[in-house]
Order: sequence, then C-alpha cells, then structure tokens
Amino acid sequence: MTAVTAPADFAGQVAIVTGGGSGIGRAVALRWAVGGGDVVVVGRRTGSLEETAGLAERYGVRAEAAACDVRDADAVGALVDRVAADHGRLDALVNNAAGNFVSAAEDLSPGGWRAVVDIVLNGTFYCTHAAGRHMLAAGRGAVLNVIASYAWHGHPGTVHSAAAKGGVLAMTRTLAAEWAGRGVRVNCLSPGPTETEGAGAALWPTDEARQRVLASVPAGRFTTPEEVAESAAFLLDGRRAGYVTGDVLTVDGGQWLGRAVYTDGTRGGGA
Ligand SMILES: CCC/C=C/C(=O)SCCNC(=O)CCNC(=O)[C@H](O)C(C)(C)COP(=O)([O-])OP(=O)([O-])OC[C@H]1O[C@@H](n2cnc3c(N)ncnc32)[C@H](O)[C@@H]1OP(=O)([O-])[O-]
Ligand SMILES: NC(=O)C1=CN([C@@H]2O[C@H](COP(=O)(O)OP(=O)(O)OC[C@H]3O[C@@H](n4cnc5c(N)ncnc54)[C@H](OP(=O)(O)O)[C@@H]3O)[C@@H](O)[C@H]2O)C=CC1
Repeated sequence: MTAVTAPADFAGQVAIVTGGGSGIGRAVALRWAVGGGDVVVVGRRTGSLEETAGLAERYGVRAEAAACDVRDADAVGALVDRVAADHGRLDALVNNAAGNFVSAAEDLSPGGWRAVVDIVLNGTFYCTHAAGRHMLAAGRGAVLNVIASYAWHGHPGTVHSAAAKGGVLAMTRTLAAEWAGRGVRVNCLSPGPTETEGAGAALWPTDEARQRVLASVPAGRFTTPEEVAESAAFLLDGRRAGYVTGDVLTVDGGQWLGRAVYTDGTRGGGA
C-alpha cells in the first residue's frame, strides 16, 4: 500500500491548467503550486495569466504564463510539446477554459454556438490529445475536465455549453477506458455556482438573477474557487485517487439534486 505523506504532494510534477488566469483555473493552479508542482497556465489574456504565475511562484515552484487560444489545435500542440520538452515531463492537464452566455436556443447564432462548443468541447480535445500522447508515452498522468451538471440534466438557456459539457463527459469516459491500462486517468469535476467574475458576468449579472441561483442550491450558498480546487487536487493526486477514472466529482451543495417541492426545502420532513 502506498503511504500518504502530505495533503497533496505534487513536488517534481508539472501541470498545465487552461483558463488558469482567473476564477477556478487560477485557484486550481495555485493549489497545485501549494503542493509543490510546477505549473503552466494557459489562456488568451496575458496579464491575468502573468498574475497567476506570479502568485504561484511565491510557493517556490516554476510557473509560466502561456498565451494560447485552446481553439487553435496547432498552437495547442506546439505549446504542450514545448512544455513537456522544457520540463522533461507532463503529469497533469486541467481542461478548465470555457466560454458561456445565456441565450434562448432559437436566438443563438451559428457563430455563438461555435464559439462555445469550440472552446469547451474542441479545445478540451485538442489539449487532451496533445497532453495525452506525452502521458501515455510516460505511462502516467491525470487529466481533469471541468464540466457542469447540465452535462447530464441539460439546462434551458445554455444549450451550447450544456451540449459541449455533455460531449466532454462522454470524452472523459471514453478516454478513461481507452487509457486506464496505460497509466493515464481521466476524470471530471462538476462545480456548482462558484463566485467568479466570469460566471457572475455570464450567468448571474443582476442581483435578482444571483438570488435565483442561490435559491436553487440546497446548501444555501455559493462555493469559492478555492473550495473547488481542493476537490481538483484530490482527483489529480495519484496516491489518493489513483483508482478513480472516468468519474465525475460533483461539488455543488446539492444543486443538481434540486430543492423540495412539497416542503420549504430546509428540512426533509413537513413544510
Ligand atoms: C452552471 C454553469 C456552468 C458553466 C459556467 C461557465 O462556463 S462560466 C464561464 C464564463 N466565462 C466566460 O464566458 C469567459 C470567456 N468568454 C468569452 O470569451 C466570450 O463570452 C465568448 C464565449 C463569446 C467567446 O468570445 P469570442 O471573442 O471568441 O467570441 P465573439 O465575441 O467573437 O462572439 C462569437 C459569437 O458569439 C456570439 N455571442 C457572444 N456573446 C453573446 C451573447 N451574450 N448572446 C448571444 N450571442 C453572443 C457573437 O454574436 C458571435 O456570434 P456571430 O455574431 O459571429 O454569429
Ligand atoms: N463559476 C461557476 O459557477 C461554474 C463554472 N464551471 C466551469 O468552471 C470553469 C471555470 O469557470 P470560471 O472560473 O467560473 O470562469 P472564468 O470566466 O473565470 O474562466 C474561464 C477561463 O477560460 C479562459 N478561456 C476562455 N476562452 C478561452 C480560449 N479560447 N482559450 C484559452 N482560454 C480561454 C479565460 O481566459 P481568457 O479570457 O484570458 O482566455 C478564463 O480564464 C469553466 O469550465 C466553467 O464552465 C462549471 C460550473 C459552475
């Protein structure tokens, strides 16, 4: 049996985190750095990536801000190959980059559909394809895909994102089975409403919308990027989660299970 010596020990390991310049991606990158791992954060806006890298370096690790649009398969391939060559290894990939906005399906333009599906579904595949080759060659690695529960229950108003996240879930299970015998684990993390600027602007831009979201969470609160990042660290840690692959860890305060219809939702019994 493998001894567990520290809460999460990523010392000597290397991770790529897409969308690592903000929100959940930044928290995951920093949680990895706290565990002693080197990290490369990927996104389009250099300034926010550099901020994350600067914060990560405070933990004594090597951190890099890499500007790259995950929709560009060639650029993704070149970046991943370069990171693996620079560090001599690649242990983890977190596919966290996403785009989202609320639109009735009948009003959504083909361009709007494509923008979200290209980032979430195609971008995840390009990154996983490029990183997976290095991981398979080394016989070890962990891929973590950040999805949302509407991947399996759907959600009116976000057909592009729900369909793309559903595709990522199917991709996760497919690759988990394809790669399990070769040392590479692939899992999903499904956060509930998390206080980030991106999600706030895209999904609950008004106080009324925010209250509506809050009312949908049985736990009665939003979560934080840091709380989500703890679950990410667990799934990325091969010593703790080494036998977990193809699964989804849902961190949503019970949101997708819904609230009581026959009671006020605060107690299991009568209203
Ligand atoms: C439970 C929750 C789970 C999930 C949470 C999250 O993901 S939170 C994470 C949230 N974080 C983020 O979302 C951060 C990243 N988000 C982004 O970068 C942008 O929001 C992006 C996804 C639009 C991509 O940007 P870009 O520069 O590549 O794209 P662009 O500006 O060139 O537009 C492309 C197409 O989209 C159209 N369109 C755009 N907005 C709207 C709208 N509101 N309405 C309708 N349509 C809209 C636009 O008209 C155009 O279509 P057209 O005219 O060509 O047919
Ligand atoms: N917050 C929430 O309530 C929930 C979030 N999620 C998921 O969590 C993840 C993180 O979301 P959150 O932190 O809230 O949102 P953010 O908007 O803060 O994060 C999205 C990140 O993706 C990056 N990104 C977007 N498009 C691209 C692209 N084309 N290429 C590279 N990077 C890109 C952005 O950086 P840049 O603009 O610089 O490219 C940004 O850093 C997403 O997968 C989201 O779907 C799931 C459920 C709930």
